[in-house]
Amino acid sequence: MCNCFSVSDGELQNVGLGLYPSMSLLNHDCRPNCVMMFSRKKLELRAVRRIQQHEELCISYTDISAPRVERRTQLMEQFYFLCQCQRCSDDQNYHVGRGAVKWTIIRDSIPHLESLRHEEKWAELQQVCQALICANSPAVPDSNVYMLRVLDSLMDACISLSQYETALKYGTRTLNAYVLHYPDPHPSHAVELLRVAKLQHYCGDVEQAEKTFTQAYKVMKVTHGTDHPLVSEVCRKLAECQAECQAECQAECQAECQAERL
Ligand SMILES: C[S@@+](CC[C@H](N)C(=O)[O-])C[C@H]1O[C@@H](n2cnc3c(N)ncnc32)[C@H](O)[C@@H]1O
Repeated sequence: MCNCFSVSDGELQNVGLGLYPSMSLLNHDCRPNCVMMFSRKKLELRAVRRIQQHEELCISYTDISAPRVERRTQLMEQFYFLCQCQRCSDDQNYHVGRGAVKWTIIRDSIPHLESLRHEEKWAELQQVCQALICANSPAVPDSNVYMLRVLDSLMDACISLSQYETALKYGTRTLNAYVLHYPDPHPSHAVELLRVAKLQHYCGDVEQAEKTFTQAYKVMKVTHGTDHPLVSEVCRKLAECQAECQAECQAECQAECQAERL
């Protein structure tokens, strides 16, 4: 690592760090303190946690939810280095958990799921995912990273097949796992919360949708920034939910008053 960026002007917290002269000079870390995000036509570097003066700014070149062996293999193959970041040194096996025999079956089926998704064979993807979940859950927990990928693929398939209630059932199961695999604010977590919140709203659970949109907003204002179009969408949906909840509340009050008068 010859070049690196660091913060030279005090601590930064949850701010857009702006456009660096050359973002391609940023090094990798499996628990990065920054993310890169397109906001309209601008590529922004955003801090995802407090950064101390002179601390190096890092992004992740790989999917941080992947287990260490996968991350390291990809980094070696694509960027020719063995990652020795703090996280790689003290990684726990929480990505996969126990029940190795079971989860390896799921892991080995991921490339097939990805090709079905790529070819938009939604009915087949749904069938394969449901069979995998039926055969392996709860022995393999939802927090297992491969189970999480199956749940996500199944949610995609159900949405594409317009089966929104079923999509919500599986989407809800992913949320705790996202918190585990993305301990800092992360764009993937933000988008997952938004997807689940939209499903909750569509399926009529307005109160829960309001909570999930709020969670999405909290993550997204860090990862995307308040000027980002997706954040405007979350704010719009949140306002819709709040108005619907208020209207529902008023209707209930009116009904109660009427009942008392009778
Ligand atoms: C996009 S460049 C990053 C900037 C590079 N450090 C430089 O000085 O030009 C990617 C290369 O930086 C090196 N690199 C980035 N992160 C690293 C890390 N965590 N450990 C070791 N080498 C790393 C690898 O050689 C990788 O192929």
